[in-house]
This record gives sequence, C-alpha cells and structure tokens, in this order.
Amino acid sequence: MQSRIFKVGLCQEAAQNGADIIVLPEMFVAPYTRKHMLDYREPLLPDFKTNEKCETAKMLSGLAKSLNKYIIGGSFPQEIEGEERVYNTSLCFNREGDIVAEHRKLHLFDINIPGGVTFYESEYVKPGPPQYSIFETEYCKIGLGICYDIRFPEYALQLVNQGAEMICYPANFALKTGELHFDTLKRARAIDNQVFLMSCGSAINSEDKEVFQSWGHSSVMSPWGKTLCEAAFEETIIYADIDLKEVTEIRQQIMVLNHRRKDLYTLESKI
Ligand SMILES: O=C(O)CCC(=O)C(=O)O
Repeated sequence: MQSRIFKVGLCQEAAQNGADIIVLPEMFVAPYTRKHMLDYREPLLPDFKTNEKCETAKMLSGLAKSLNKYIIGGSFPQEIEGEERVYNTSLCFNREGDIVAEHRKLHLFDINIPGGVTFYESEYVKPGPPQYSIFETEYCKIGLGICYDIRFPEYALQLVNQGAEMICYPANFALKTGELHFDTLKRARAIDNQVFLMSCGSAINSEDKEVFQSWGHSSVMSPWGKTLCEAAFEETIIYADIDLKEVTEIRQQIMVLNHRRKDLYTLESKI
C-alpha cells in the first residue's frame, strides 16, 4: 500500500542546478506514524534494482543512475520478516545506482515531555544492529546517522576516527525539541568533529496536523560551525558548495582531534 509523498522532480531540479550529492529527509515516503510505518514497509532484497517490492530502493537507484549523482536517500521503513517493527533505514547510492551504505537508525527517539510531546519510536522501530555507516566518494568519506543519532557524539567521533570529513543526518526532527536543540546539535557535531555537517529535515505537514510534525530546518554547516545554507519549515531545495580544504585547514589550526588525553579517557569501539 503505497502513496508516495516524494517528488522526483525536486531531485531532477537539484541535479540540473549542479548538485552532486543529493540528500533527502528521514522517512520521506510516509507520514511518521506507527500505522504508516507498518503499512508502507518494504523489504530490501538483493535484486532491489528490478524488484517491484523494493519500491523505494528501486526508485532511488534508478534516479541516482539516470542523474549520475550520489543520493543519500533519507530513510524508509524497512520490513523485518516476522516482526511488527521496521528498521528506519537510509540507503546511499553512487552514480551507478549501487547501494554504497545502508544505515539503520541506531538510537531511537523515545520521549515523554508532559504537556509537550510523547512519542515512543521503539514501539514500532527496531534499533539497527551495531554498525558505523560510512562510504567513500571521489571527494571524501561521508558518515551517516539519522535524526536522533545526532545526539550521540560518540558515534560521530567514531565516524571521524574512520576518516569521515562530512557527516550527514537525514532528519524529521521534532518540532518541540527542534527549536532549541537542532541547530545547536548540528553546530556542535560540526565543530567537535571538524567536519561538514549536512542535515535534511522533512518539511512541515500542513495537510495533516495530527501526524508527527517536523522542525524542518535542513542545513549545511562548515567545520567552523558556519551555516552555509538553511531552509525553514517549507519544502524547498538548498545548495552549498563544499571546499574540503576547510577540513584540512581547521584540523591543522585547531588540533582538537590530536589533543585528546588518552591517559585520562578513551572512546572504545565495540565492533
Ligand atoms: O532528538 C530530538 O529531539 C528529535 C529526534 C527526532 O525527532 C527523531 O529522531 O525522530
């Protein structure tokens, strides 16, 4: 049961205007509710390029190939056989339409603010298995998380330890927490990891006020924490030119990545 709320035309427009890496928002195929997640779930199968059951993967793969661009494909509800839960899965495609990274949201957004927002993502989403999601491009390595994953600096730092110079977070960041936290978290992750930080938030859903509402505010931040471009709540395309020399320069100028006191603390990877 599909009713796609994704507009292929926006990707085509971005590509025509010179975008090379195109990022989509978290759960761009469905409103963010338990019912929709389960109704819209799709398997991810090895023959996704031709298999009608893998509608999102098939569509994004074809689009990446036809546009000859990288697509960081937001996320979709991935069916888990025999379970009434899904993975919140982001697929990244190279210019040939091959999957180069699969990220399953690791940290789930369970929140209970009396009089504010109550939301238990873990009731219908299963946390992704332990994994660092990072992929190579001809420019640099790009690390990947989804939305609430941005609150966990340990994960981002491990991506940087593995060579990431950009980190991307497709998001559907809650309206309630977004105003005070989203911008700050993005800037913090950009500065403390000295990376370009891309985030793509869902636009506000003005047709259905009952569903989870997103703070929007997609942006690209430089390793200095400077906002290079930013959206508000509405559907739009934003563009940024990325100069990776900035990563090298800031890492030489402010040597935080080398100044850790390993005699005092360490960050241990379990995988
Ligand atoms: O961390 C937050 O406050 C918002 C996260 C969120 O909305 C999500 O992960 O869906």
